[in-house]
Amino acid sequence: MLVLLGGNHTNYISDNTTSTEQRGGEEEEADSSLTSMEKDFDSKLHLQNNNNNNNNKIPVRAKSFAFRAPQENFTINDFQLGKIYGVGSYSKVVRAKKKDTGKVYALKIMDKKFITKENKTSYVKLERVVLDQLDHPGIVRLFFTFQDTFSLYMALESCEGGELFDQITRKGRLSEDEARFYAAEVIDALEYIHRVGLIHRDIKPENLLLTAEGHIKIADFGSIKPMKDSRITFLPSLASDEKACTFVGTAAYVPPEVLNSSPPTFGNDLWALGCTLYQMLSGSSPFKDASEWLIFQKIIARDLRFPDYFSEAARDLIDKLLDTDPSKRPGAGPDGYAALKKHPFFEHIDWDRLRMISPPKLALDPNAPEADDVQNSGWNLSHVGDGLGRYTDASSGATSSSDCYAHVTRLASIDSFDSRWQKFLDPGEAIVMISTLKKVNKLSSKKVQLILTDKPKLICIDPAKLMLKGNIIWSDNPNDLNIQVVNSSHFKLCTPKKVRTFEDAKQRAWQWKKAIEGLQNP
Ligand SMILES: Nc1ncnc2c1ncn2[C@@H]1O[C@H](COP(=O)(O)OP(=O)(O)OP(=O)(O)O)[C@@H](O)[C@H]1O
Repeated sequence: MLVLLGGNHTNYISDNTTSTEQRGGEEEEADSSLTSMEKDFDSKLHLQNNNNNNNNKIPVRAKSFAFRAPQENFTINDFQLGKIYGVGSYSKVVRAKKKDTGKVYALKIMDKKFITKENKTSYVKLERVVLDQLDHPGIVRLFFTFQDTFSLYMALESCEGGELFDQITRKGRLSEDEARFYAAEVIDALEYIHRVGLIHRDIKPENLLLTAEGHIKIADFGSIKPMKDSRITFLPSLASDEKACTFVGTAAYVPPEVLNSSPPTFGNDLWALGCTLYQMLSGSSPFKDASEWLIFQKIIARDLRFPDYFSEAARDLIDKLLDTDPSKRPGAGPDGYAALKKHPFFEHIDWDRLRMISPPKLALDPNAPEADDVQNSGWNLSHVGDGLGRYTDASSGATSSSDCYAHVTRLASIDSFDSRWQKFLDPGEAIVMISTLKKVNKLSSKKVQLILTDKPKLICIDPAKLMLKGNIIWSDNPNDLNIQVVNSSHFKLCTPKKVRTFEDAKQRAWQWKKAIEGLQNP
């Protein structure tokens, strides 16, 4: 997720250098943020008309309200933890089976101290409050929350089919029938989201999850923006939260009007839908380049090219969704979603029976650990929970240089907004490029975080354990450090003693080459 804003980072820097006692205070702040929010909600608002307020399942803004997903007194020991589904910028999501009921959830685990330090409290609260009120088969459901001294937990509907992004990567690209099905399910859920007065603001293949059968569920509601007449109930402090005014999203899917600081509209999500459909059909996003800045230039210039194999209908739909005027995008005009649904690309889609249609066959990951396989998931209980140790200590070893952090914010790719990596840097050292990659060995592959800094330094981190896995000895001499691009998603780092092969699902192999060679020949 991309968040471009000024002040918060400066605040963060001073947080980063606080004493242990002060940090204890922050923990309490995070601790109280959700608890007080829930208490606030419960005390200010009473359960009213909860059974009969939504015939068509659209929440009605009511004076009285209570959380549908309760805050439980569970502990992490009530769950059997399985594989890690993914790591977000401020959370880990793990498959968790409730021991007494056998029910499986995707448990989103957030470190309180980290959330406070990173100013992510508003994201967490927003996601909690919004997910609680949304009720649509195409949206990930929140069942309950709980917390302990160190962590906040959200028990989400488990999407065992993984991300749409992985389907695109594994299949190379999707057929028009496959893309049509997924796009239709996204549109169905997006129509609901817009009808209740929310803009998602981070629609992309990574946030479109799949059930075990292969149906779409939209996830990640930390960036949503409520419109004035939203039917979702917000706490006053949330509705006017400063985050609502910040620039959020992901570089490649950001519409031009957002780059021009126009206020958010539903059209923002329709642009991102157009980019996502393009990516499904071609294997990569329509606006790509070596840096975010260059991507933004392409978006502003609407530098859009279609591969020959796109059908006329697909080309026309994407072209219309990527209209520079957000109000002209189908779905944003006066006849609402009808314009989008009746586009020739969706000619044979039965919109009323979408969820009854058999989804495309999922391409499975041959290296994936078994769902309940804790051993090979990189997970262990010492990562979470009261008295069990911490999985994140963003403060330890973190640089104290405010210049450094500002520098990181400017230079690095989106991931480096995450200060977990700061502890691997020296004071004043800045990240130039960072990606979650697969390090491919002969018989297996392992997820690593590859970080290139301006020192220059190239290191591999285990992103689950937050441990240094390797330091690739830097040399300006290409005979001693050489990067060979195999294709857009694979590259080799060659040193005299070792050749390491990496797979970048986001196809940034050429970007890695450019970044490394740029530092070898400044
Ligand atoms: N309900 C779920 N079921 C299965 N996997 C999930 C679920 N929710 C999230 N995930 C996986 O966990 C990963 C991390 O999710 P999370 O919501 O913490 O962050 P994110 O949306 O990826 O990142 P960010 O917070 O940086 O936007 C996701 O990319 C996704 O692959």
